[in-house]
Amino acid sequence: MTDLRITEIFHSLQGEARTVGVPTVFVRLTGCPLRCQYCDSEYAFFGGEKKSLDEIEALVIGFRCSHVCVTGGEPLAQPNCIPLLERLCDAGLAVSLETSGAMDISAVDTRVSIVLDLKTPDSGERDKNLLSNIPLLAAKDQIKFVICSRSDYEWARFMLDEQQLVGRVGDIFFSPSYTQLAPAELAQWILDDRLPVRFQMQLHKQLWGDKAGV
Ligand SMILES: C[S@@+](CC[C@H](N)C(=O)[O-])C[C@H]1O[C@@H](n2cnc3c(N)ncnc32)[C@H](O)[C@@H]1O
Ligand SMILES: Nc1nc2[nH]cc(C(=O)O)c2c(=O)[nH]1
Ligand code: SF4
Ligand SMILES: [Mg+2]
Repeated sequence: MTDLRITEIFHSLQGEARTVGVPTVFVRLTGCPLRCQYCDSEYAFFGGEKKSLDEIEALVIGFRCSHVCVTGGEPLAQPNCIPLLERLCDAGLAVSLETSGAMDISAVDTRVSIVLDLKTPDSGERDKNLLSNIPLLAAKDQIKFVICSRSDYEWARFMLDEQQLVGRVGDIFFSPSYTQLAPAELAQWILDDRLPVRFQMQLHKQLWGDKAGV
């Protein structure tokens, strides 16, 4: 009943968002209703193994690590993601959730730091953004834009203003789509425009390349 379909559980350095560099356990849930053209986790679209909440909690705790990141696939596409997040918080862990923002976040435990990825036009999935999620975000949460091109950058800059994102969440990240946009170009645009955002590159790919389990 309280099973989830899991692609992988592994221990690594957090490669994205606020706690980058911090040792973290990753729980990658299987399945995603989106198909972002750049997705680096397509291996999580299908397959996986069913595990109970008890099993997942025991595996996570076994790593003896204070931080856990629930990701996917799209974790919120499995309804049992909600009790899983609550369990991990109750276990005293610092919990973050990577989500596309295409699913309603209102039932997510308030102790979780939500990393909401607002899908850009070049992702191919902009129409899936559920903008009703934005007013539900708070200082504990984070917003990410994965930028593929100059036009994506201009769209993200427009969204900062239109959706009044600055001040709504603790951190806003602009991250280049891996191999699709030269990181230094994005860095320069942010500097030129004096944007109040954090530039970020995926640390784990710099360390270990583009592969599963890291
Ligand atoms: C694999 S997704 C899983 C969580 C959720 N489905 C989402 O999209 O946020 C985790 C994060 O990796 C980012 N990502 C995936 N492929 C990427 C790439 N090629 N370059 C940069 N970020 C990427 C996604 O945009 C998302 O922010
Ligand atoms: N090291 C590492 N950090 C990450 N942060 C978010 C990830 C994700 O795939 O959601 C991720 C990942 O796949 N690996
Ligand atoms: S929403 Fe996340 S997991 Fe799904 S295709 Fe996009 S990047 Fe990949
Ligand atoms: Mg990843």
